[in-house]
Order: sequence, then structure tokens, then C-alpha cells
Amino acid sequence: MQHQLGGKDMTMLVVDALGQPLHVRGDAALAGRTAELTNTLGAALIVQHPVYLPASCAGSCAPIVDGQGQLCGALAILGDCASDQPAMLALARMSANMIERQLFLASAPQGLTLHFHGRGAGLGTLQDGLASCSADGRAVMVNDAGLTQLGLPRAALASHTFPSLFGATLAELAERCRAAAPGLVSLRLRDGGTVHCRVQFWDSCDTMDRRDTASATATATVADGAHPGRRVRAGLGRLADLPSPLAATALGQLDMGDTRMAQVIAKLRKVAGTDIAVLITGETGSGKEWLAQAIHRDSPRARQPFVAINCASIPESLIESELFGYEDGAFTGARRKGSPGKIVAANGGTLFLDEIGDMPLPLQARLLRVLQERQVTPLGSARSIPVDIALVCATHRNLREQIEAHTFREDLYYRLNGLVVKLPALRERSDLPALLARVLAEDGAGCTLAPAVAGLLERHRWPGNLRQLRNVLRTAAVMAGPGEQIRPEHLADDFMDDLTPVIAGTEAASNDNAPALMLDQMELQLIQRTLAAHGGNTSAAARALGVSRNTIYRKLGMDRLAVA
Ligand SMILES: Nc1ncnc2c1ncn2[C@@H]1O[C@H](COP(=O)(O)OP(=O)(O)OP(=O)(O)O)[C@@H](O)[C@H]1O
Repeated sequence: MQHQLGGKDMTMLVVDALGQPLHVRGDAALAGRTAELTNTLGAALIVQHPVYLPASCAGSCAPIVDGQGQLCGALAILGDCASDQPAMLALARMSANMIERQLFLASAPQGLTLHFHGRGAGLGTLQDGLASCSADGRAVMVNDAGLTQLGLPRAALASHTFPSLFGATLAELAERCRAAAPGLVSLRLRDGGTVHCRVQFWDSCDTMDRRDTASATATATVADGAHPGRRVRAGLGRLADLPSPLAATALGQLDMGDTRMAQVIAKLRKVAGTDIAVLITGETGSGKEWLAQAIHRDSPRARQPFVAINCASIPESLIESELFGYEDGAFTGARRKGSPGKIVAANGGTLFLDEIGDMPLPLQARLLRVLQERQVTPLGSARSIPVDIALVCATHRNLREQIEAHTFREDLYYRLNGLVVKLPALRERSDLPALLARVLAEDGAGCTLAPAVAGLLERHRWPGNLRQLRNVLRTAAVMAGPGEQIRPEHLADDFMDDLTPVIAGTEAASNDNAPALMLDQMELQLIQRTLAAHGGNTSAAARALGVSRNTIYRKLGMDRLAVA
């Protein structure tokens, strides 16, 4: 929440069901001050609905219910934010919802946990339903979002079992999980509706055939303080793990079966908790920031802030104040109250400096000083603030070359490179099918891939790496429609354009030893040459040849791939 509030002068307050403060961030005096506040918090507790607070203690408040649907407290954001009231109410409601989900998962029966939604795209969002049941499928717990989707009042839950709600026994579900190609299972409800699900089996669940599922499942330690050491079995294997306390460790979730990725993760696990600075290199979109976040989430600092700053996207003149902060009126245009800066904001947690190679030289010297002295002096201030941060940096540049070109300080480089890890480009990874399945499950609106599309995706060079992969699949899923099969015509034109030279090149190579050029082979060569002359741009080649782009795809056999 603090991150979302972006440094606004606000107070965050969590109270129990009796309105007693449990946790205050910010102005503790404000949190306990007014009768109106107590009354309004009380109102939120009574009506069990988010409410605005009165003007005297402006803010918003949302109730929190536990996994059994019992009211257990409320969360309030207090402070003068008249113009932002709706946003604050939404933030309070969203944060309360996140707490509720954690409470639910922490008290879930140890048989199976199901995340479900009527639309595949709803999975992994705060709106997806949660259902948990005991290993025999009898005791079922469902959160409010889940009950809404099932169309059930809470009181009716007591008379249901898992099979009576979801139309399958745990053993049947385990079987479906084994067979589910993209890591997403659909269940037909008793009322005829369908929900898309991701499933996690706890180890204690006896209904699973452990021998058969060994290759398809991942065993993971729950990264949740409430249940240290609990072990879960992810029924859909690594593909379907969710970013929840029941999922594998954050780093473990990035290991999809590629050897190089596994090595990167193994190295990072060794330095977890040591505060050794990590430098991540890799092409754009290869997942450097995601990796940095996973390092943070698996570290002892996980409950402290993760603060990211992209040195390439902030104007040079602002990096200094953004990073190191500034005193009241330190420079023209400075905010009246000054700003503590990102380094101080990350105190106790992790500072992620993305595109560190783009940091201007003078600031490199300042950063080095901060890292050595472990204290920051904001602009215009004589006072130093001690800081305790773990540092993760990333770059797609070659810092050694930059050192030789005198654009990067060698001493800073050696301070940053405690451990250097290189993320493989997507085209070098051997786990593309698993990645496709995961991204589809997360972002694919329940769609599946036609085999021909899987073939096309595997041929692609992916210059934009994981970012491009996610965008291509997300757009294709929208084109195909929820729950449909993604076919070649659903892929974006520019993606097909990028792909054409690769396929054309493959065809050309395989034609080298052809004895006599038949008419269609000449035609093929003409197309290949024209494509080459137009830099692989299918539209330009089609125009030059006076044919349609589809004709080119057809002649190159890409339509055959499409129906394979
Ligand atoms: N392990 C992953 N699995 C699936 N998708 C991922 C993964 N890692 C990253 N992505 C996707 O790729 C996008 C880009 O990732 P990220 O921002 O971490 O890349 P980056 O290497 O930091 O990029 P840049 O160099 O441009 O800053 C993410 O928003 C996400 O959609």
C-alpha cells in the first residue's frame, strides 16, 4: 500500500473486529484521534462494506473477513486526499481483499486448493474464487468471490462436498491435471456453468497417485510465515503455480525446466539472505525485473519494500533527486516538503536499479559512496540518513565494454557485481512449451494453442523475449475469443512478418540440392528473393510481386503449418 500511495502523507490503519488498532503506519496520533473515526470504522465493521470516512479525519475504510466469512477487522487509509477519495477507497478495498485471501489460504484445509473463475482471464486476479477442501473432499471452504461465482449463499456451503460443488472427485481432478496440456483445467459445475481452474494439492492428499504424477508436479515449501515448512504439491506442476503463499518459492516459479535458468536460480538461492549485490544481465524483456522481484520475495527482506528505479527512463537531471532525495526547496520545482528519495524508501528492503549502465558518470560516484558508507545525504541537506538495503542491478549493456569506453566506473562495477547472472534470451531457452503454457494460463483467457501455432511460436526468434511472448499471446487470445483455440490467423501481422524470413530461410536451405527447378520451386525462389530484397517484410514483398500476403504465406507453406 505504501508503494501505491507513492510517498503521499497518509496513515494506514488496521483494526480488529472491535475497532482496536492492530497496526498503524504513519501518524499514530491521527489513527487514534477522533470519535468520528471510531464511529466510521465501526460503521464499516457493521455494514461490512467499504465506506468513506468523515471530513474531520478524511480517508477510506474497508472491512476484512476471514476464510469462514467472519468479520475480523477493517483497514483504513487516513489523510487529506479529497481529490483522490475514490482511488483511496479502491486501494483500501483492494488491500483488504489481499489480506482476506492470505487469511483464507493460511487457514485452508490441507487437501486441495482451487483457484477458479468463469473466464480464464480472471484467474490470478483478485476476483478469482478460492476453494479449499480436506483430503477426503468433505470439508469445503470457499471465499466470497467463489460463492458469488457458484451462486451459493454461505449458509448453503455446509451441506456441500467438493464433488457436489465442482462435479468431480479429487481423484478425477488429479487425473485431469495430469492430462491438462496448457496447465489449465475446466470444470463443469452442477448448474451447467463452466469454471477455469488452477489446482494445488497438498502433500497430505491421499487421492493422488504419487508415482504417476511425480514428473508433472512440483513439491514446494510454502513461503508463508503462518505455516513455515508446510509442503504442497502443485497439481498442475510448475506451470500452474500461483503467486500465492501456497505456491513454490518465487525463484522456484521461474524455473520452468531450462538448464541455464535452473543454474541462475541455484546461484541466486545460495546468496539469498547474504546481501551480496546481484547484477542481472540479459536482453530486453528477458525477465530481469521479474527475477529481481523474485530475489526480493525469497529474501529475509520480503516484507520490506522492493523499490525499482529505471535509470534509462528518468531524465538525467532527475535521477539524482529521485534516488538520493532532496530537502525542502533544494532546487527550483522541488516539492514543498522535500522527498526522501528511492534509496531511503527502500530502507530495510531491496533497491532495484534497472538499466544501471545508463546511469550518468557523476551519479555513479555518488551511488558508490552511498553503497560504501551505507548512508544517504539528500540534495540540499547536511544530514546523512543511514540506510540498510539489498542491491540488485540489471543491464542489457556490456558493462565491461563501458568501463573500457570510460562510461562506467570500474570501482562501482566491482561493488555491484557480487554475483553476476545472465538471463538467457527466449530463443536460447529449452522451456518454451512450458512458458507458453504458463503465459496462456495466466493471460490467455482460457484459450488453447492449435498445434500449428505452437510450431510457429517455436520457430520465432523472439527479439522482445518474454515481454513479446506475453503480448503476442495476450493479443492472439483476444482475437480468438475466450476459451477458443488460437489459430495462425489470430497471430498479429507483424509477428507473421517477422516469422516469414525464418521459414523462407528454412525452406531455401532444404532446397539446395534439388535436381531440376520445377515451376513451383522457381516461384518459391522468386518469393524468397523478393522477401530478402525487402528485408523480410511480407507486405512489401507482396506489393512488389503483385500478390496478397496470404498468397505468400501459402506459397511458403505457412498455411500448411497452420493446419498441421
Ligand atoms: N518468468 C516469466 N514468465 C512469464 N513471463 C515473464 C517472465 N519474466 C518476465 N515475463 C514477462 O516479460 C515482461 C518483461 O519482463 P521484465 O520487465 O522483467 O524484463 P526486463 O528484462 O527487465 O526488461 P527490460 O530490459 O526492457 O527492462 C514482464 O512484464 C512479463 O510480462
